[in-house]
Amino acid sequence: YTSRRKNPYGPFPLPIIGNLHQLGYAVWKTGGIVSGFQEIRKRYGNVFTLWFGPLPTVYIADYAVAHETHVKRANTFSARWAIGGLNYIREGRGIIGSNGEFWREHRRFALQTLRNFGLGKNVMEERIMEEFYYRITDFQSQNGEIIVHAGTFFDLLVGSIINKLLVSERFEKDDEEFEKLKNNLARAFESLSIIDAFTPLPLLKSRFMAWRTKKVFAPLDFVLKMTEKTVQKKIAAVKNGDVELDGDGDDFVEAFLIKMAKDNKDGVKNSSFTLDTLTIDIYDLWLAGQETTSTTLTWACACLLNNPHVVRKLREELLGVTRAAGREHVSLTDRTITPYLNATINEVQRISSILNVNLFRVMEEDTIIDGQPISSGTVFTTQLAMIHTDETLFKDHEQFDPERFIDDTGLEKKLIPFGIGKRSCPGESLARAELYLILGNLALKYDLEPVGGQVPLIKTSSPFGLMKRPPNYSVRLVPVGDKLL
Ligand code: HEM
Repeated sequence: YTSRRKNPYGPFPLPIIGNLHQLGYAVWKTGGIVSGFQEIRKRYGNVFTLWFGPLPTVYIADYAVAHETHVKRANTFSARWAIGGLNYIREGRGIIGSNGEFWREHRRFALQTLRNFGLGKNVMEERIMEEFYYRITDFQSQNGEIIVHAGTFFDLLVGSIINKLLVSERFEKDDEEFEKLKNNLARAFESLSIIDAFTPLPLLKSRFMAWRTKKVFAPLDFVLKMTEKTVQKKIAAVKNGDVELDGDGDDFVEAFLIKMAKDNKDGVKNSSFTLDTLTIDIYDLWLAGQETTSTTLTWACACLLNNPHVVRKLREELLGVTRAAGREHVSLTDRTITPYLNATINEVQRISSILNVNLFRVMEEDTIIDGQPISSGTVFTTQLAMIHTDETLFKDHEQFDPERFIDDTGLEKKLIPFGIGKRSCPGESLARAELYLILGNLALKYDLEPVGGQVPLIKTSSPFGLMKRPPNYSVRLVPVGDKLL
């Protein structure tokens, strides 16, 4: 009773199980995690507490409250909560699960390095377009016509873009290691649940939990081993002189090795930039950057297949812009003059809201949220998917309607697929560049046709998972030809 008074209002918890029974019922009744949370919100308001056993967790389901807390009082709301599954492999390293000075240094370094890729001759755009054309040609030459399994196509495309930026390597279609990597990732994402996030690390690592951790974390261990192998290969290439380190470096690993050498030269004591932390940084960037972007693109393609009129409108806008510039492809420099493409990407990110449950943070001091107390040590998160399905902001939220962002230009601010505040996504610039160039150029150059005459519904295959997985489908890309370009 005393603890309940120190945190926002919520359903009455039972000893040992807390609110698991009420949450379980709401999720079962409504058919999904996000709709289950919405059910609880209807009764308890925009900020509510749910007890996971003895642990209170607070959910922010309103944009104005998220802004007031995460932006206006950013320092109070920026610590990551990572005592459970999130730190099973990381153990306080990397960017996603770390805190304090280590987190600040590694996040700043990642942001700076990604920003450098987008400056000057824009390595980011160059590599995205190079991979886009490579992948299209690759699928075309193998099949005669371009029929792609959407998930596989975007996995390979996004995987290769991020790998090129991290270690200057691309994945190939018949690459067995990539196949294994993807299968392991899919297994991990399918079996990872909110309970794993909340089980304390010592318990997760104990033999009592071996039956569970083997299933959930062995695939992630595999991903880590592959990351280690790739990083080692790159280091060997630097050592034997095949790769020369100069300037800011050609990829993330090179930039990191340059930073390590600089810290060493400057006599920095106990620098946090070591070969061990390099591997975990790469693991984090790969894990956070691959599945999220590929999943969003697979959703995007499903939205376009369901709405051919949007493709027509996009093409009209993009033809005008590229013709005026005398170019054959959409470029990042067009972003300010393509309102319809921008609106379409916004709507894709809104309707797909790929995280059913956002990453958790922890309060480091007692404070007030939306007039209610919240105590130090309480775990909380801003539920992005709840904000994106808030009827008061996004009317008819189940409809895919890019025009909503054209009719109301202020709406874009309330769309926060990359999170909000100091822990928001550092890969946002890269992800935005990928979505813009890939979707823009697909819509400009190809008609999208469903294979087998069936258009996939915008329905998730994992309403109870942490991630909202897209439908499984194939698509035919029909070139619109030179007459239009
Ligand atoms: C469409 C694609 C993406 C989406 C929707 C997305 C979304 C998010 C969200 C919601 C968070 C959590 C923010 C919070 O704590 O509130 C996050 C964190 C993070 N993302 Fe992304 N992300 C995407 C792509 C990427 C890419 C391409 C990278 C890297 C290259 C990346 C790296 C990270 C990292 C390292 C974090 C942890 C940040 C921290 O704790 O300080 N993400 N992302």
